[in-house]
Amino acid sequence: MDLILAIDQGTTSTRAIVFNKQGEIIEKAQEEISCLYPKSGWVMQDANEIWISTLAVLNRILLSPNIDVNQIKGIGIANQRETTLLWDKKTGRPLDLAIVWQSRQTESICEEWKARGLEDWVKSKTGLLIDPYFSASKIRFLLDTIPGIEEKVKNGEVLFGTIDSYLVWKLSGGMTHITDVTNASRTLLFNIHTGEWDDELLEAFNIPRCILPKVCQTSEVYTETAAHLMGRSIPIAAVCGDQQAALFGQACFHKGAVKNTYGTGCFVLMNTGTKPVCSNHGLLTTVAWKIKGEVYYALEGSVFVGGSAIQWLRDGLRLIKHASDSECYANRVEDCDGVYVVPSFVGLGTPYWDSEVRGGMFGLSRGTTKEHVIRATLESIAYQSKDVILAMEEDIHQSISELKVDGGAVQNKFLMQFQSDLLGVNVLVPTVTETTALGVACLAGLATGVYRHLDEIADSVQAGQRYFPQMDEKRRVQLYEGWKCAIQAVRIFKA
Ligand SMILES: Nc1ncnc2c1ncn2[C@@H]1O[C@H](COP(=O)(O)OP(=O)(O)O)[C@@H](O)[C@H]1O
Ligand SMILES: O=P(O)(O)OC[C@H](O)CO
Repeated sequence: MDLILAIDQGTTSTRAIVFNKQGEIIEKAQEEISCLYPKSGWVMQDANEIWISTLAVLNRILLSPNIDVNQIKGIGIANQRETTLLWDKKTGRPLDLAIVWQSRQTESICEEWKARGLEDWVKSKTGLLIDPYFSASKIRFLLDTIPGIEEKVKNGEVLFGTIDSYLVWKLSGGMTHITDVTNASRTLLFNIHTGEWDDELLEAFNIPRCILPKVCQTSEVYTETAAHLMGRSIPIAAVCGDQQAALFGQACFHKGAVKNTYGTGCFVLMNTGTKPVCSNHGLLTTVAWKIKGEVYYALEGSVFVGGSAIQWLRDGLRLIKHASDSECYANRVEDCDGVYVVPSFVGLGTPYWDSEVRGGMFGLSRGTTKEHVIRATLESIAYQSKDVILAMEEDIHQSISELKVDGGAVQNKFLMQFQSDLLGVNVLVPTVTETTALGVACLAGLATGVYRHLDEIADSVQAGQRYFPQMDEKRRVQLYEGWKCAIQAVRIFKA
């Protein structure tokens, strides 16, 4: 039996999942990882913890009686994107904490770049906006703040990577420093038209080329794992940003196909085919994948706080013990009784791109209960996704008739029904909701000969639960108008 191992390194957890050729899960291991919030708006992670969690899940897989390591044909790595790390080339040790994609700590660097009038020029090359979300300002921040870094860079001792690069480096025993086009396209340093690092951008942002990884395709054998890690060397055969991997895992292979992933954030991606499409409504143009020399592009809307709003209910407000408890509380009340929660804890992404806002809670009365707050927080995930989908519809001049969904929070039936009600479209959950892992496993399967054609992969993606809209139009409009007022309010109130 041919097996493929996927590593899905997300913001909330690291997973290792083994699939068979039919896309069925044979074994799975997962470890939650922590985020650090040293200052308001800052979000950081310890790359050592990420690596240790990766080793832990791999070990659990190897110890499983269901797994014969000799059957694993290849490994695919999907990762939280943009999260930025510098490490020491000799020792492999991180030179500082990793700056997580959600972090706003590089706001002033971005303001300075915007003041130089670079925005349109940068967008034309990268498909992105100048925003702390992307890696370039995070690299600049690390180069500006790590003591003695300039000398180390001059001596060729420093490497930059997003989490994919770091994991490939560690898994290959420090032999291979690569990334793929999907991850490169999130750095603000990559020209999506030429498919290469852009020297003019590197010069404008003052980032040395020598620290960057080699950019590869999304599906190809780059290297092998060091033999001691898993008992034998296994080809690393795919690397893909997690949101693009989910697009692939939903079999959105054709122009116009759309999905929304509800993880730490929410990310709506539409396949736009082999030509990049430029947005006028705050969406990003990004690389969907590069396979056998052919590049596909996507339009993307990014919501910075999705499932992490539920973690805030759990860890910040301590209103629930487990993320899944939120569903039961939400169902205990008929509605939010006019309460809106806007969880813009790290600014707002698509379509607002406002990094200075903070979160807000509105419409409170003496009768407001914990249940209302929990329900309003869940609903905020659906409202933010609707904001993004409306922007996408305006860009493509057509409506999205159904929504494929995946990610940790799709287990929440209340949220999925509310999303369907709010959009007025069917919401489709696949049978295997580990879509990101499935996507990157399929990409690795293509590179190792497990699959020959995309059709074989499409067959393994089965529709599972469907949600149908049940809310009347008047109520849908009324609720969404309330949300827009709440958004306006957080944008007016700036601490
Ligand atoms: N039943 C649930 N209801 C609401 N949110 C949930 C539920 N289960 C998980 N989540 C949220 O989903 C997120 C984890 O999803 P996941 O896809 O694993 O994220 P990531 O890929 O970012 O690590 C967490 O932020 C968690 O709060
Ligand atoms: O951790 P996730 O799954 O929400 O994904 C994070 C994104 O890749 C950030 O761009």
